[in-house]
Amino acid sequence: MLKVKNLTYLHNASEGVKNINFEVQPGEFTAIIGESGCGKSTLLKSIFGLYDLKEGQIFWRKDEIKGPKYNLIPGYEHFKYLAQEFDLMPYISVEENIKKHLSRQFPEESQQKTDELLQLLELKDLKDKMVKNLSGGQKQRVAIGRALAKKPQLILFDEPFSHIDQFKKHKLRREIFSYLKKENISLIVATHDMDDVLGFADSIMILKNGKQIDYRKAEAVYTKPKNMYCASLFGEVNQLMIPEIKPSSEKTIIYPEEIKISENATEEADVLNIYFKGQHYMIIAKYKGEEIIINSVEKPTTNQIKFHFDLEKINNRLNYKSE
Ligand SMILES: Nc1ncnc2c1ncn2[C@@H]1O[C@H](COP(=O)(O)OP(=O)(O)OP(=O)(O)O)[C@@H](O)[C@H]1O
Repeated sequence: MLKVKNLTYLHNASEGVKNINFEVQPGEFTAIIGESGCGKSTLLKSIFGLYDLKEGQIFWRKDEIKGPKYNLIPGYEHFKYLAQEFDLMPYISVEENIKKHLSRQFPEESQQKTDELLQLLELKDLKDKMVKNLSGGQKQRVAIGRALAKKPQLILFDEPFSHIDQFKKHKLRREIFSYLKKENISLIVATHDMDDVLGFADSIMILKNGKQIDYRKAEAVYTKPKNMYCASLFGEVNQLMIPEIKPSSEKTIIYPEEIKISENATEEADVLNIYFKGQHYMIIAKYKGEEIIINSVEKPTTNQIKFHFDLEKINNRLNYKSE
């Protein structure tokens, strides 16, 4: 189990990560999200042992993970860190890049593991190609293969699918994440892509300016976001005064799918823009002087729409209790 206690690492007077606390169980998947520059990569690198902490401690089981001051080769042996800039061996083949990290003493097992990873990452047809001649997305898949070759106990992924096209990404992501679960490998992933998070992450940590803003079970973080910053990380969101929900002047966070267009509704808004999003239309409308965002399966046919807030859905969400 990983235990991060009060971790603080600063690159300079203010930039870095401050007072981070969390735990990751074997096989658990934690996502670290937040705006660009909030400290996600710094946190991953600190956990891997690439930095000497200013304060705090990191433990994997009974081992304390220390920085470069204490280690000849920085990086903890049971972890794998997949950086944004994956460093592969450019002049050897895809297959050799993966196999290089496996034991030469057991060539049969090494070959079997390499074949398994080439299959998982859809790299079989590229196995003999020199890495320098691969595309960015192909290199990223080789880097994932290399990280998984010698089974780590914890893997730290920094934007693992950022170079991989949409066409391959969805299936690949499902397969890699189920492979990690099956092998009971813990995962911490830093990402901007909510498809890496929702549906896969057990827990989510939200960072802002290097500080831990939220850390709860994934469903709780989405269902009861702490503030607009947290909610906005999952997509477009509204913040509106709805007296039926909160009688005070306090605003409520409303997801666009919690507003329903209907002929018989009493609320009215003027349509400003409609965006076709495939499964639904995203409608930007003016309501009581403010812009609101509504997701609707039906495309509005008039410039003025009638709608209601789905109070039952919103109340259910706000009354959500995590286990
Ligand atoms: N080696 C460094 N020296 C000085 N400042 C740094 C260094 N690395 C990162 N920083 C700064 O620390 C802050 C956090 O950077 P970090 O790379 O951890 O953010 P991030 O959340 O991973 O960003 P992104 O999502 O854009 O990858 C940023 O303000 C960045 O400019």
